[in-house]
Amino acid sequence: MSADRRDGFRSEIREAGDPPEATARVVDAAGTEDERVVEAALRPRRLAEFPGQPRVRDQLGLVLEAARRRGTPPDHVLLSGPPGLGKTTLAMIVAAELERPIRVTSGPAIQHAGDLAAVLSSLDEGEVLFLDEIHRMSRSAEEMLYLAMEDFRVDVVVGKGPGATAIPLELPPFTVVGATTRAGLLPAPLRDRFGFTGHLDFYETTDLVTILHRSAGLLGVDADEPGITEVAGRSRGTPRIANRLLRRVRDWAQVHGEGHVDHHAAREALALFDVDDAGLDRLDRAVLQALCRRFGGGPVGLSTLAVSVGEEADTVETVAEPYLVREGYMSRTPRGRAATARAWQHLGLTPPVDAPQQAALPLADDGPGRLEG
Ligand SMILES: Nc1ncnc2c1ncn2[C@@H]1O[C@H](COP(=O)(O)OP(=O)(O)OP(=O)(O)O)[C@@H](O)[C@H]1O
Repeated sequence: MSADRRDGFRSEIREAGDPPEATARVVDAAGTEDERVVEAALRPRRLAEFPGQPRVRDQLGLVLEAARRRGTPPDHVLLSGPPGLGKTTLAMIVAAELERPIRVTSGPAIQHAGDLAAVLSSLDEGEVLFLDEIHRMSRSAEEMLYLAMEDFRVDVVVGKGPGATAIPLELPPFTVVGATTRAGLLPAPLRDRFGFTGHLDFYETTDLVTILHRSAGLLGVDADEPGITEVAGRSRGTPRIANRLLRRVRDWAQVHGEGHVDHHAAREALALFDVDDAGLDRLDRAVLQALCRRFGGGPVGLSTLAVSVGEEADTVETVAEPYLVREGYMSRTPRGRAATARAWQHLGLTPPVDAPQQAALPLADDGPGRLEG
């Protein structure tokens, strides 16, 4: 994620000359460095403790149990889906269920085939290799990985130019768990090496309630059902956001009360952090406001829309748009972005009688695509 997305947004519709505003976004589904420790403490350790994603959980449970009974490593596992839904957590669970160690690395850390060869050649039998952001590995490393996944072998190239020789190196059987937010970006030969693919979807509010009760217990937060439910309903179907909002509500409750997270504390704290009833923040609302108020509901080009909210087109497209489209506030049409009836309703505005009805196009893959500039 770019520093721009992680560090700050100027997320209100502003008039020219207004000073830029830099605040971290509390509903950003991407994790931050600071959150790593608390996130690690909140991860469920075993499949039976993992709420939500029933299909993936049951399928993965079957694959792991069968491998355990056979006494062989399971097929390689690919986990795809938006950030913050539990891919890393599930990778850790795979290793825990197999009672094997896990080695953690990521696509951006493996820029050369040699980096991957070093990791692969040090794996023990049955070890789990977690490759986060696997779609960001270099092409040469990807090619080495195909071979390693299929034949448990790597060819280590020694020397350069015409004198270079490939020395085959046998590897003990191991299991790759790959995670990606953009499964569509993986080349087919790599995708095909995964015997099991699980796609994680946004969580139901009831599952987030379960997750939040568990997190509150682990964090020692005294929270009641209405408080938890309020937080869950504004968490955009994402456990990472739910856990973060819970921590902010806890902060509010500690400063303004006895530390009890109830409905009132949740509403006050989330209002302070600009998260509305639907989980939309200022950037989301600014985009909808611009679409409805300035462009009569659209369609309008992405760049024009972005300029009107004082943001980069990329920020609008990758940060605000996926959730707004998924939740039916906005549609992507061949002629640009358009507000839906739900957007007008959410803003408490009446659409013009001649507002064009735009058919929504699905997002390509599980991430944003670009239809126009
Ligand atoms: N099903 C779940 N139950 C409880 N907590 C969960 C669940 N899924 C995710 N979480 C929590 O949400 C946080 C983020 O999860 P995780 O790091 O596994 O997401 P991710 O999909 O790997 O994200 P990214 O794509 O950014 O790497 C962690 O604190 C984790 O404990």
